[in-house]
Amino acid sequence: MVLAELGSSLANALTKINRASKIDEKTLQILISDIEQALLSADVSTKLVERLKANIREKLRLSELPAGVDVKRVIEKVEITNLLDSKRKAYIPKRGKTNVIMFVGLQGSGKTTTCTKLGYYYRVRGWKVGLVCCDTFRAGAFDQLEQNATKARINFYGDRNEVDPVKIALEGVKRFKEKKFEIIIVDTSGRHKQEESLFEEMEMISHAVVCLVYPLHQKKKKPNDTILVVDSTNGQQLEAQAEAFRKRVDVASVIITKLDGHAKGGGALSAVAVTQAPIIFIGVGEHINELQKFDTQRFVNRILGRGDIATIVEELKEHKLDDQKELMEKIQKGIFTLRMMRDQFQNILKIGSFSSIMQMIPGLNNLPKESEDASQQRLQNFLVLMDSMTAEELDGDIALIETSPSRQRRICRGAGVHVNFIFELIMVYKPFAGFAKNMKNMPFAKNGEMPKNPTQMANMLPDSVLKQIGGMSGFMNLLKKFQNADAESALQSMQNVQARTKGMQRMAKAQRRRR
Ligand SMILES: Nc1nc2c(ncn2[C@@H]2O[C@H](COP(=O)(O)OP(=O)(O)OP(=O)(O)O)[C@@H](O)[C@H]2O)c(=O)[nH]1
Repeated sequence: MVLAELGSSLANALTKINRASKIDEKTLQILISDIEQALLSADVSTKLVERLKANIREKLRLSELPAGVDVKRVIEKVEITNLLDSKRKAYIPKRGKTNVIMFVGLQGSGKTTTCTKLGYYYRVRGWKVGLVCCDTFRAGAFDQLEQNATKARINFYGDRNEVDPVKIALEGVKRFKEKKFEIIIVDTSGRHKQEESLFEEMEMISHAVVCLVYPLHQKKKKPNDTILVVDSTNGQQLEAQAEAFRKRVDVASVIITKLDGHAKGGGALSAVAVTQAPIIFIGVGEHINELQKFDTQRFVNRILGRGDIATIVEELKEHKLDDQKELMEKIQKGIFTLRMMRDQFQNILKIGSFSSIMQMIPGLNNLPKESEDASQQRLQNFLVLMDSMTAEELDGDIALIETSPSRQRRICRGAGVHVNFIFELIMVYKPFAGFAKNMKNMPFAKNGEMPKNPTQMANMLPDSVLKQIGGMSGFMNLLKKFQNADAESALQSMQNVQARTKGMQRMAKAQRRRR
């Protein structure tokens, strides 16, 4: 995601403060112009950048600043978070009630795809979801939504022969409401540009839906949530588009799509600032599960390279992957089979794409795009390979495959991949299996937690990793920081270790070259 690049430019600008021995007018000026540069090159609108600069100046009047104020924190916490934060709270659907969510946006912004993604998001969390296709403008919209809905196992309503979107909205919402559906998503038409007829149609659908949802005496004039879908690749134009929608419908939330591509993303942020509506999700791919919940503070952490462990933990919980008792019990007995590895890889893909998980892990979120894609592809190749194995191979000793070229050929033929992949898979599998073997005989707490004895934990790490951490004393230090919940400082130590290792590698390379 290119927003990550914006994050690293901002983070670079901010680290200059760390290096500066004292913050004076000159340092502050350099910092502000670095931030301005980073934002403008990410397509954030000039108006917004000017506002941000003025705010920083206002908050950081150096002559009036009390001693001990952390300038970096002020900029990070207040200004960068403010850039993304809206004054309005996101709508939270209510269980057991009818929640009507209407989608609006320009043609091709990703509305239809996102309707299904959002429906799927709620369905897998146990909500009763219905999709209504009111897009009578684009010929293929009905089929697209119907196919997507079928794939996602979501109920769908549309009428191929009806040309009036308002009638479809009325009928669809009425039917789903009668059947006590909790989330009713209404997809509306998009146009090439903001046209009067599009806005009139949107308003009419909105009113029609409202008549059904609310009793007559209530004077509500809008669906529960009206989501504006904006395509991050539209850059600077997004601000004007968002403004046009805001004037005509009550945009209550925003979803930014296609943040997985080469979009600079800053334009989308500017659009959000115009609507003053919160970003609730971001689209990070074409697949149904490639929709991520958006939380401003976590996102700021992520773009500034600090990772977002909280989201991973939440995702694990939501997919009920946090309680893997059976897996832990087997590992404690020293068992780790290819089937277990396959299940874990599938779990990774359940949470999202490999790259989206990487984005959330501190230290790994600035990996170059190519290596993320390559890792995702590798993971998928491994899954196909394991899918073409027999139960005996999945549950038995790896030697069964390792010592049999005919098995290796059969598996790779079945998976349609080059035979080299099976060796790669074995190489990936062996350290996991070795790790499980080391875990055997470890005294565990009753609930299957990690060993309590730090020496035993350190012994489970490969020598090279332990060395990088700074040996046993470095490991103890790190552990202490984690125990004190000082994750940020622990992370800093790990990053220092990484930097030191890189430095040592560079020196060794230079020495080799000199020799
Ligand atoms: N890479 C990527 N592609 C996306 C994302 N969201 C949607 N798309 C793609 O964007 C294209 C347009 O998406 P649609 O959902 O058809 O757009 P729409 O806004 O409904 O278009 P209209 O129905 O014509 O108004 C499709 O090829 C989608 O697969 C995303 O988050 N990432």
